[in-house]
Amino acid sequence: MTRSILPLTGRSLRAPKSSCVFIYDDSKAPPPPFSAPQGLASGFFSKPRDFSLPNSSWGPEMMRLYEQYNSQCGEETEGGENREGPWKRLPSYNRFLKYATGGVYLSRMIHKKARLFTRNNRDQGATFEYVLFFNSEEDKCVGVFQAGHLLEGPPGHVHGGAIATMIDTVIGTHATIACGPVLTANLNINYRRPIPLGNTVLLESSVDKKEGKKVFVTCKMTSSDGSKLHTDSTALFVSIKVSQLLLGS
Ligand SMILES: CCCCCCCC(=O)SCCNC(=O)CCNC(=O)[C@H](O)C(C)(C)COP(=O)(O)OP(=O)(O)OC[C@H]1O[C@@H](n2cnc3c(N)ncnc32)[C@H](O)[C@@H]1OP(=O)(O)O
Repeated sequence: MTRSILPLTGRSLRAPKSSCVFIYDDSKAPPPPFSAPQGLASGFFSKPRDFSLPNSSWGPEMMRLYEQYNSQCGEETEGGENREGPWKRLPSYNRFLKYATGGVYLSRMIHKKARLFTRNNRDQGATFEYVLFFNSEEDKCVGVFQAGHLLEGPPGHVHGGAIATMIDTVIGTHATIACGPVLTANLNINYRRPIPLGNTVLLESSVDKKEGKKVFVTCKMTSSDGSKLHTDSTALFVSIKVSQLLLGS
């Protein structure tokens, strides 16, 4: 079962070969403060952009890995049947609060200009380009990241903080799927080999154990062909109540 940082229900956004971690159900959202005539609503409320889909900045290695996992994802056939596949692509939005049930109103009240750190740059390819896939049978999460030129740390190479962000994104998503809303309590990273800017890397995470509120996750980051190890890391996530987070307690 997929779970989210907010209490979400219902059908997922339609996208090819995908399933949602953060599910948006407009049919269960509170009514808008005004009534739009039938048929006009879709014109007023544009569909959110799913950043996990390919764009023109994705290089050949990014596309190759995307195709590799996406071709193993379940999908709805043209006949309307669901074809099973071991992997699911996880859609990604620049403010998931907005796309949760009722979240559109909360998103206006809580820092309405806030945007997800990894999805806040309109210049495609400049920062984080990525897509995550989840395999529920094997309980594995993978992230395919292409590191843009604005992530520079050492000349020509990716900043260590940006690398930590990539890891936190993959393992944070994995921990959320495993346990519901969580926060990173501890993240240990061994940086083994620098990542040249523009390169595509592959991150693979696994949940090691769950102990009460705690979930322990490990993650390995390699070059796109798996031949070079860039980082290995371990992390602890702790379950939280979303209400505490939203109320700031
Ligand atoms: C879709 C994109 C996904 C991206 C995911 C991104 C995730 C993030 O970046 S989250 C942001 C960064 N993290 C934070 O800001 C967290 C800040 N810290 C906190 O809010 C709290 O300290 C928090 C929630 C981690 C733990 O607080 P609390 O819920 O009170 O837990 P608490 O009861 O003290 O501890 C629970 C258990 O965890 C252990 N624990 C807590 N923190 C740590 C730690 N840093 N190291 C080791 N153990 C710890 C405790 O010892 C305790 O263990 P036990 O149950 O065995 O006694």
